[in-house]
Amino acid sequence: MAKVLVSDSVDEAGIKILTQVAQVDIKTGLSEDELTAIIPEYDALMIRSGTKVTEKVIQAADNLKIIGRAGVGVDNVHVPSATRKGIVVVNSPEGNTIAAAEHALAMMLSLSRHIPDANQSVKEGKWDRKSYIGSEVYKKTLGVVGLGKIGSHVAKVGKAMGMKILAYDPFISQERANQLGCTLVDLDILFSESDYITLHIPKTKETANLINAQSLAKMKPHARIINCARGGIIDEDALYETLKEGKIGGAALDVFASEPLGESKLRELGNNIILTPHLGASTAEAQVNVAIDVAEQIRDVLLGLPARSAVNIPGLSPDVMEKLRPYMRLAETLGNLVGQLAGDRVESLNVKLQGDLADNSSQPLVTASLKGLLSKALRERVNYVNAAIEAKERGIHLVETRDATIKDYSNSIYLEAVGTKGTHAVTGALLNDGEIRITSINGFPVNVPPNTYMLFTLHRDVPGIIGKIGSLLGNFNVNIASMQVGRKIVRGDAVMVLSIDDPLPEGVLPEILKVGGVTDAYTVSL
Ligand SMILES: NC(=O)c1ccc[n+]([C@@H]2O[C@H](COP(=O)([O-])OP(=O)(O)OC[C@H]3O[C@@H](n4cnc5c(N)ncnc54)[C@H](O)[C@@H]3O)[C@@H](O)[C@H]2O)c1
Ligand SMILES: O=C(O)CC[C@@H](O)C(=O)O
Repeated sequence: MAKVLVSDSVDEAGIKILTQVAQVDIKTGLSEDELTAIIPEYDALMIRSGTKVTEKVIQAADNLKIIGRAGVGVDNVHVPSATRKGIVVVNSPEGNTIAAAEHALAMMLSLSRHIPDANQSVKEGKWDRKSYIGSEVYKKTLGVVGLGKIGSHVAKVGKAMGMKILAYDPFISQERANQLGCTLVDLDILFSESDYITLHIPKTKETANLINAQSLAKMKPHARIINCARGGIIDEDALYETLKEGKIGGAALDVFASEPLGESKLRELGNNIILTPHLGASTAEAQVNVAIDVAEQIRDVLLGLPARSAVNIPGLSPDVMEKLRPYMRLAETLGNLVGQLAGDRVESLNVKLQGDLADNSSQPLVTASLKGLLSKALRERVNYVNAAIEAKERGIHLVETRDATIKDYSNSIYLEAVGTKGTHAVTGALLNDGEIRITSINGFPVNVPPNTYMLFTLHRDVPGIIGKIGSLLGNFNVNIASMQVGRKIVRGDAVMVLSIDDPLPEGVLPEILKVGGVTDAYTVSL
């Protein structure tokens, strides 16, 4: 039975799903060394933001197939190492959207009405109403940095509260901003014109310290900034100085450059800062949503099915997946075949998607072809996650072409590879019943199903040659299951495709090559 390690606290609803298919161990609070020591035992790892899945952990994870992040941000997972190792990384892109958006809005209202401090003062026995005069958000300007799922919800609610919404997101269309009633502006304008600024962008190389002393200096003196996205997007030292000098109205932070927040000058600030311990996703509803979402994906991957929200392989809608699944098998089989024909050190692969496959949704077929091509060298180490990266690292030049006009079969795939045995090309298609057919070899038309053991010869189309090869195989006790010859012109060059019941015994291939008229011979196992 597969084994799943759950190393952060996740909702029971997720655990229940995992136990349908696996032994589930819950071990939280592990150090990097402790996690590294036990990870080789596990097929899947389920985490929240607490566990750091470092390169070292991934290096040791010899059986791991999937890392499931019960939440959005995967910045606590070393995704490039996971990809290289063929480990799928999945998240729950929407399960906590509302929770995080509502936390940002709660922070905004808490700042505007001094709720944390007023609460504290009442609990201390005071009845001080003068110190906590607030300000309304109605008719104020809210600047939303990142108009994705969370930012959009914040914008909608802000709009409903009567706020004017400015947004900065270089990857969002004007049309989407219009739909949300937001004005798209550049970051400088957003900072200088907003009364409240809220961040909803991922932490990346580009966004690290995006908000720094210069941006903070552009804010209005009473303006407030909220970060419920990721620590490290705001330069904490610059924020501390800005708040200490009273240059802006306040800040509310749910996330920090280093978590858990250790000793920090931010804790020393007064009532112009609100700090929460990364609670954005901490609602009962969100925790159930993300746990179910990620557990279902782990279950599916352990059962050999695709994951719907993989961050390191292209996400496919169920409809597209349904259409492509049989063709993935075809592409992989053809990749494997052309790889074996082309020999070692394949230097290029040309993938041509033909007929109805010639649209962009068929991109995963290119990955499947590469996976098939590399399977001889890498065996089970290559998968849909790392095939492209492995091919690139091996210097395989990939050419993708699409031709909707080729309709010999309504959908077909043509692969051409160049390796130590020269240039070879194969085409394949699916029959109506979903059966794979190899429909050409090196341009010679054939119509054969793939077989575990196959023999291909290139020869002159002259009388007697097929008989000679047949009796030679008989002498070596090789049983022929089927045989087909493909030729373009009578008595020209031809290809013979034989399906055989067992692997070709050693020494047969050189004998076949000695038969007069045979120019080349290949044995392949699919
Ligand atoms: N505090 C929490 O507990 C909590 C909970 C959930 C999500 N989050 C964090 O919130 C953030 C947003 O999540 P989401 O689900 O809305 O993600 P999303 O992918 O839907 O949206 C992110 C948006 O940021 C934009 N963006 C990317 N780079 C940008 C840049 N350099 N400048 C401006 N915009 C940029 C993208 O175009 C996208 O529209 C993530 O960092 C996520 O990890 C935090
Ligand atoms: O796991 C959590 O509680 C935080 C999740 C949140 O930061 C996210 O990116 O989804």
